Amino acid sequence: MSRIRQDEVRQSGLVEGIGDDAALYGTKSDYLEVVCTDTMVEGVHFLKELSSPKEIGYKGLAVNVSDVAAMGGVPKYYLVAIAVPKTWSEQELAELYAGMDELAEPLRIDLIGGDTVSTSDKLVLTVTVVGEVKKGKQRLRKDARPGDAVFVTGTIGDSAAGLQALLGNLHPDRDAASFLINRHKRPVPQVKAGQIMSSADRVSLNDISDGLASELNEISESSCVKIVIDKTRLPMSDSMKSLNHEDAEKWMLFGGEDFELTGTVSRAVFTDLQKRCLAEGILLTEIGRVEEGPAGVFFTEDGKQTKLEKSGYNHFK
Ligand SMILES: Nc1ncnc2c1ncn2[C@@H]1O[C@H](COP(=O)(O)OP(=O)(O)O)[C@@H](O)[C@H]1O
Ligand SMILES: Cc1ncc(C[n+]2csc(CCOP(=O)(O)OP(=O)(O)O)c2C)c(N)n1
Ligand SMILES: [Mg+2]
Ligand SMILES: [Mg+2]
Ligand SMILES: [Mg+2]
Repeated sequence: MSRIRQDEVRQSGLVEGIGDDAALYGTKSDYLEVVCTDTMVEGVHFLKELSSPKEIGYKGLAVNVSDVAAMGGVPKYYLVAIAVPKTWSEQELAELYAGMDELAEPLRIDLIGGDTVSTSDKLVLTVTVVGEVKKGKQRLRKDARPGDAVFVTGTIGDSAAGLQALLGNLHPDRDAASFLINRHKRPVPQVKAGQIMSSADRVSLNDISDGLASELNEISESSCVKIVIDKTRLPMSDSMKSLNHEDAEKWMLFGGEDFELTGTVSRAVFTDLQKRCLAEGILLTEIGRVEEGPAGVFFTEDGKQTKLEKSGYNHFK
């Protein structure tokens, strides 16, 4: 435990961190607590041969911080429950925690607890993140309204292409390979963009873990609105463009693990949010519009609308 314990306290609200039966922290009355948990499983979310312990740790925390960002929240604390195969060395485990701290340190997030058990087979890493959002500023999937612009941050599809490069199914040039694989292994959770979205009166928001099509369908269903996107406007990275690959569109729509944010906001506010994102070096692209229901996501092609199915990553297929 002494190896895992941070040597500094980052959050002033922390009362007891690692060391007792449970952690204690104080809360502010004008804020809501944001809590989420996501698990990464060896063989499902990563392969031990292709990712270092540091990369596995980093991503395990990043995917959770991404969910807090997608609520408009700021992450503050995290807990780590880990089942470690006997083949893992203590050094590798320490590196996994160092990977998490690479993200936690600059974001000033404190590790406040967790659980460690051994397992005979695959590594399972469950991270829980606690954050806060000012009351009324939470960003929900159910807040899309007809007339809204649909947006996405950054570029999409890179992670899926990076995974294919990692698996040896794709052979980009060296620069593109390193960019795409990095996007897969080290997604940057969009906390700053989430904060900018949180400053507006109303924004619907979701992070992209299962794929843009899946996340937009969630917004559409939660808000009971129709979403129509323009596939030609989907933001593509230069590396993805350089591949000129026939699967690029599939990766952008259904690949997942982009950990960018997608959502909707009134047209009147979109341009201001876009400017504020740009000032922070964040690309914000309008990719479609919201219309009156029934729910469903569509794209226009050759003048007609086609349904964009919810297909994306599915753990049970
Ligand atoms: N096994 C579970 N038990 C309880 N709630 C769950 C379980 N799995 C998922 N959820 C909840 O279902 C919702 C959607 O989960 P998920 O699709 O994993 O979200 P995300 O893609 O944002 O990580 C969340 O509110 C999550 O907390
Ligand atoms: C070895 C390997 N195969 C496939 C994938 C792709 N993949 C695994 S899980 C996933 C979807 C996101 O994971 P999930 O647990 O559904 O995240 P959540 O929606 O809960 O945030 C994707 C695209 C991968 N990352 N690694
Ligand atoms: Mg989840
Ligand atoms: Mg999410
Ligand atoms: Mg998630």
